[in-house]
Formats: sequence, C-alpha cells, structure tokens
Amino acid sequence: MAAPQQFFSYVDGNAGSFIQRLAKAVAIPSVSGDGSSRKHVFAMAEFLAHEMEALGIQVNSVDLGNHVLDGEELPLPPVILGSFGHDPKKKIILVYGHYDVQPALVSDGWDTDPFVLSPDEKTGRMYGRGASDDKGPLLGWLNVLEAHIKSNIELPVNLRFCFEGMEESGSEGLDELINSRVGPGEFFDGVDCVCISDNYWLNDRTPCVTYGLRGIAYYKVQVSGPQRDLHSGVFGNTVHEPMTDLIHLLGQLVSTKGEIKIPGISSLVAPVTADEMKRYEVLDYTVADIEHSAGAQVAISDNKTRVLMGRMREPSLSIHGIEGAFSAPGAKTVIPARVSGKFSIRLVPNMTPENVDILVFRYLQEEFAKLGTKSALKIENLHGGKPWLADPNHWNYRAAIKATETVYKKTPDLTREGGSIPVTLTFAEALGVNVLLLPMGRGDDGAHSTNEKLDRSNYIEGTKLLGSYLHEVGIISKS
Ligand SMILES: NCC(=O)N[C@@H](Cc1c[nH]cn1)C(=O)O
Ligand SMILES: [Zn+2]
Ligand SMILES: [Zn+2]
Repeated sequence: MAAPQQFFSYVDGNAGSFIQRLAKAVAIPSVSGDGSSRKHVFAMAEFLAHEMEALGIQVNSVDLGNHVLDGEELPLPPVILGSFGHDPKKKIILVYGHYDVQPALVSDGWDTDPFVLSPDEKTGRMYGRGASDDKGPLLGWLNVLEAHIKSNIELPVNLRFCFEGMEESGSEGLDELINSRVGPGEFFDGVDCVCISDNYWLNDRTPCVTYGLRGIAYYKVQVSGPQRDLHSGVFGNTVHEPMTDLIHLLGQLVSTKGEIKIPGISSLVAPVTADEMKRYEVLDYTVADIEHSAGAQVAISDNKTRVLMGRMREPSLSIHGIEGAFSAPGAKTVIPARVSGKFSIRLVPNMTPENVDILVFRYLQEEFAKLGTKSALKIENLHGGKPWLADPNHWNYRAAIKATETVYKKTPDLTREGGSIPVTLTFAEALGVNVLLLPMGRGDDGAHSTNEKLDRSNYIEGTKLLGSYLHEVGIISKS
C-alpha cells in the first residue's frame, strides 16, 4: 500500500515539533573544517544519537580515531550507525546523511545568526547553517520514523542509518569503516539499496531525483619566500614577493569563462552522447533559474543546455581562497612571507583524483618555473573523491519517482548534481547496490553560502517524500 493517510496527517499535525527538532540541530555549530568547533561536532553526534535512541533505533557511535587538521591533532567525530527492523521479508534500506556543516559567520554577510534557525513567517523560509545541507534532510528520516511509531503504522522496510560528521571536510575515515563492515553478519551486510538526501532541486518549483555526482580534487599551493612578513616600503621591488608569484600561478589555472587551462584535463572527459543531450533538453530549467539561485545575473552562458552541462557533466575549477594573505579591514602595507592558494577541480567521468593530480602537479611546477622567482613552491592534494553515476532505471529510482509524484503531484526532473559526496561511490562499489539521491531542498537554498535556508514546505513535504519512498520500496518488495 502507498504511504497511508495517517502518516501524512501525523507529519502535518506535528510540523511544529519537527521544526523544533531542526532548530535544536541548527543551534549546534558543528563545523567540521575548523578545529575550534570540533567539540560542537561531537555535541551534534550526541544530540543525534539521543534522538535516534529515543525512537528505538539501535545506535552504535563508531570512533574513527584521530587526524591532523592544519597541523593540529584532533579526534575525528564518530560515524553513527543505526538499525531499525530485522524482518527478513522486508528490504533493507540504508540511509546516509551528514551532521557537520560548512563554516558560517555573521560577518560573512548573514542577515541572521547562522546558528539560530530563523523562520520568515511571510515566505516560509527557515534560515540557518545546515538547515538544507544536511541537517533538515537527515532529520527528515527521524521524522518519518517518529510518524510511523506514533501513528502505529508498520514501517514497510528495515532501516539502516549511517550519519557522518566529516562530509564537508573530505569524509576522513569513512571509506575504511564501510569497507571493514561489509562482510557476513556485519552492519552493512544485506543492504538492498541506498538513499541519500543531500542535494537540491534544479530550481524552486520542480522536484528531482539524481543519478550522478561530480568528484573532487582539492589542492593547496603554498608559495614562501622571506623568513617573516616584511614592510612593503622597505622591501618592495627588492625581494620576490610570494603573493605576486601565487597570483600569477592561480591566474594560469582557469579562464574567466570557466575553461580549465591545465593541459590534458579536457581529454579525460567522456564524450557526450546524443541520448544524453536529450536528457538536458527536457529538464525544467532556464538560465534565469541559475541567476535566481546565484542572486545576480552572472551566468557564464545564455544557453540552457550549456549551463546544465557545465554543472552536470563537465569539470570545473574554482579558486576558493588564499591562506596567509592580509584580509582584515584597513590598509596594512605588508608583504606576506608565506601564502597558500586553495582551489579545487570538480571531476566527471573518466577523471579520477589520481589522473588529475599528475596533470595538476606537473603544470603548476612548469608554470612556477616560468615565473623566474626565488620563492619556493609546495603543492598538496588535501582530499579527493571520484565522480559517480547510477542506473536511473533501477527499482530504487522507480520508487523515488512514484513517491515524488504522490507528494508533489509532479514528475521529477532526472538530474546529475555538480557537487560531490564521495561516499556515494564507496557505497555503490563496496556494497554492490544501487544508490539514489533524493533531495529535500531547492536550488536557491544557498548551501555553503550566506543565508542558507530550507523552505518550511520542503522540510514538511520532504519528510512525506522520504516516508512515501519507503512505502513505494515496500510495494516493490512484495511484487
Ligand atoms: N551536499 C554535499 C556537499 O556539499 N558536498 C561537499 C563535499 C566537499 C568536498 N570537499 C569539501 N566538501 C561539496 O563541496 O560538494
Ligand atoms: Zn551535504
Ligand atoms: Zn555541503
């Protein structure tokens, strides 16, 4: 039977308490990329484990040991594994989410405190870091379970949960944990398919299901020279300046139209097929949609298909920042002694972090040599993950499409996502099962950006969507 009406009624009737649950989660600043916030990532893990146990989920918080972040040894946040249901007649669905978030400061340009969930009653938007990426979707699964338990509705599947606290910082330790628990009788044994809710619709009107992700290769390029920061009046035009060298080097990476200048990258990209072209053409998308999501008229092209392909099936190179550069207000006349540029490349089939590394390292060294500087260069790959593509004709996708039609009365777009969730490919390869991405949020949610939000309707209808998907899987199991 499709998701019963009592399930939908419970979700509607308890929307306020589900929003309270999200507000509690957003209030914990679980930023994984910043060592000083690590205690909050642990607090978030405890909050989640407690919520899960209260729902009767068997929880095991797995310690992943330590790692080094910016020269500091830190404990890795636990991976929370949970089990609910052991009925051999039902399928086992593994759901994944992450409870860490990107950094957020009011001074970045937020209109509200990023760690206070701030609903706008007029628009229904609920602002807060992690509201959409990924605390809202993750809590959606717990809302589904609560609705079933409290309404005495039998869950149509067995559920396994895998929630991590390092996704925004390279998912350290997670692959090893998964690979160590796939054997007979282990936690991941018997999983029939995976569902991940951690991406977005293409726009603000049409839901989607997603069958592809780009991978990532993230680099740090350090240029160093003087033993300490220098006075630019005393040393300007007398010493090689690391910042000048670095700016030149970063300027050789990508054109202002987004073309990657590193030789050899474009020949790694799988050729486009006619069938694939048709898939982009039918998507409900306009260039105005991306400009709405970006908040300005800044699209690289006026061609819808070109914009979609740029996001879904071509690589991109983005320069993220310069560590060690003077960035405070005022006009300090300093020559920084050591600066590090951070950039990443989003990878598509058939690129891998390994084949891209060779090209990037060689190119940076060659271009640096051309500068004729006495500064020193150090290149590091900070983390990486391969691209992923799934079969969207699998029953897992049919269940998600049916559930979307039930909840939203619309056929979802079939999309590939430009972001990266490296564990997706790990699940597909280690467990040998189909993986589905079933997003809750909209394209204009502002994940990783200022004023991140989740619309109230996406949180509540999204909870119904996740529950309906489980019921559609339940129907398929019986057929
Ligand atoms: N919602 C998925 C997401 O935002 N993933 C991040 C993962 C990442 C990789 N390196 C740093 N973070 C993304 O940027 O795509
Ligand atoms: Zn995410
Ligand atoms: Zn993210």
